[in-house]
Amino acid sequence: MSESSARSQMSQQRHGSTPGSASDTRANAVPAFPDLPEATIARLPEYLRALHNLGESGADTISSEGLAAAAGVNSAKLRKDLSHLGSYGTRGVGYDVALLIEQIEYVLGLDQRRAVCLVGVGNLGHALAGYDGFASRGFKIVALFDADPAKVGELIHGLAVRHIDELSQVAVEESIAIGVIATPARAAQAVADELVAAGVTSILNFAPCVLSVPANVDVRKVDLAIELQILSFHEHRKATLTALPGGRSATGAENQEAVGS
Ligand SMILES: NC(=O)c1ccc[n+]([C@@H]2O[C@H](COP(=O)([O-])OP(=O)(O)OC[C@H]3O[C@@H](n4cnc5c(N)ncnc54)[C@H](O)[C@@H]3O)[C@@H](O)[C@H]2O)c1
Repeated sequence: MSESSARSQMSQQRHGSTPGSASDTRANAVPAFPDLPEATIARLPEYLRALHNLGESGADTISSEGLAAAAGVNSAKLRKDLSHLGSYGTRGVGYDVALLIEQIEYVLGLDQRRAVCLVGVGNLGHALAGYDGFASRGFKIVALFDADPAKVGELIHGLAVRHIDELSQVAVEESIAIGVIATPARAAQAVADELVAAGVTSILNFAPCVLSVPANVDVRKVDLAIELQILSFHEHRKATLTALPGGRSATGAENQEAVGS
């Protein structure tokens, strides 16, 4: 698809003349890109961040190699990912930065601001509640909850902590789409159940445990300890390879693959 027809398709989708537009009801809405691979979805935010940086530095177009380097992935993988969006760039020119930002934001649903609540306002919750990066990327924390009566009423960046018992009422009032769990692991499943009962269908879980949720609920887990364990594996592997006769070490190509996979 050419850049101009991609632009026209996006315009049609936004103005409601194709399935998946804002005028569709939830029941008959068809996702714009139903077959997008999960690995591609996971890389789109990386491309978006790189594109915003390029746009801010004044670039109007970018080659696939340039964008791949800025996003830290390999360029063949990037071209394949973007082809799923119908974006192929223009030979000799590259990708239109502004258009590609618009396309990726559309696919990720970032053209709507999504209300987020945070449950568990301890050490981690305080840091997350104060993180400016959510708002600048289209997410607004609209409510903070905790079970500790001593924390209820505390003001964090202008938002008062509410008791967890208010969750179901506030979730409806604020149209909360995403719940962030930052409670101890022992409380996380009960909190997830309360979020689900309140109609929240996306959960970001920081607690180190596996959550059981209905099929229509998406859960993403963030665990820095797991990331450190993966890095520990690579350290172990490098040390083992270096100790082998001939002292082979990990190559740049292997490292690139690890980042872009
Ligand atoms: N994912 C990561 O990389 C990462 C990093 C640090 C901590 N953590 C995890 O994040 C969680 C929070 O860590 P922390 O250091 O902030 O702990 P913390 O003890 O300082 O804070 C936890 C908060 O949750 C509240 N809470 C407990 N039960 C609750 C419930 N049922 N409903 C609502 N609130 C409840 C507590 O009152 C407290 O304010 C832990 O599970 C920890 O293991 C994850």
